[in-house]
Amino acid sequence: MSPTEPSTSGPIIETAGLTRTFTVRDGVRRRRLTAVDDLTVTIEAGEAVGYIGANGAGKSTTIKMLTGILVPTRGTVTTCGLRPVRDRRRLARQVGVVFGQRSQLWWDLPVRESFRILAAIHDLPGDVERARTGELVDRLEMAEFLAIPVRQLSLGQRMRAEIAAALLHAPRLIILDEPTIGLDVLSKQRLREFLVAERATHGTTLLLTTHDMGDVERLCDRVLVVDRGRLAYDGDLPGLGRTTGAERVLVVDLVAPSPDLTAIPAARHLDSEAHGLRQRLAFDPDLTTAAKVFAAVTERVDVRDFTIAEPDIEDVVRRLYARQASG
Ligand SMILES: Nc1ncnc2c1ncn2[C@@H]1O[C@H](COP(=O)(O)OP(=O)(O)OP(=O)(O)O)[C@@H](O)[C@H]1O
Repeated sequence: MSPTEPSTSGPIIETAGLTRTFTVRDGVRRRRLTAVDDLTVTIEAGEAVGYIGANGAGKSTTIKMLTGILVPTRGTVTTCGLRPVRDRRRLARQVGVVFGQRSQLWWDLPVRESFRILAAIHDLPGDVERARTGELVDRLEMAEFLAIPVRQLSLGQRMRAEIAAALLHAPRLIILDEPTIGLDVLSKQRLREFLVAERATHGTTLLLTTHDMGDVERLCDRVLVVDRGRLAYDGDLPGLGRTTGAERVLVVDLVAPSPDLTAIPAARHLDSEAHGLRQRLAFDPDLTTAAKVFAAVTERVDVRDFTIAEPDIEDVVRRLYARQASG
């Protein structure tokens, strides 16, 4: 391998002391704002990592530095063995990015034309293009809207098309910014299933920012929490739950009104509505499971329907920040 070839072994992302500051106006005065502060992190090929934090915590700024859009103020960053700013074009061949409001699609063209143009930009040979487009159209269920101009797509359809566009060249690393935001439950589920399958088939590394705990839970085996630019947590999701004491909530709709379900083992009755027809029970996922709590409920009453409310990410992050502030 020549020294300029991107490395295919070793970590896929490696940062050391990565820092970015901005000068912002504060009335008439100017001050330095540290958006990303001394971030040192290594992500190995094949990992699926959730990058979470409150609004303004520094997630987008980090992604911009990882992909070469923004120059770091200090520290180093290597993505797919390349220096992102210097090697931005070569990096683009290895990374697929779906980022905020930025679209890779041509709004007035049918979806399939955008795919053709992108395949040409990536120099995909005809047979590779056909096979990959076919795979993505199939897995993302896009056949019925391939001929429609992008501007006429629904949000869910457009997100699928954006993801296909970013993945057409089968990148080693996919970076997704809020991939399921605004999608209905079914679209969310399909998109998550697709990402799981893509990773299983191609061994792709996944880095995603999200405010949706369900995304992290279903897609990620590692979570990084950033707080005011600093890395506040690096570990798995159950560990984050343990650290913050985040509870989950089982909501049950009963067939008939019932007294409060206060005696369910390892669960805490939160509240009841409509004479006990709907009840909410909180439980610690470290001490029990949703299935056990549900089974204990069905032993006592007839259940018509149920949902499990996941902890809100902002809540988890708030708890983590509060814990850090107190010691
Ligand atoms: N170009 C810029 N000039 C000045 N300040 C900036 C710039 N870009 C980001 N910032 C500031 O840096 C901080 C981190 O912003 P960033 O967009 O990285 O956060 P984020 O975690 O992605 O937030 P969100 O979840 O809202 O997208 C914020 O205080 C933001 O206002």
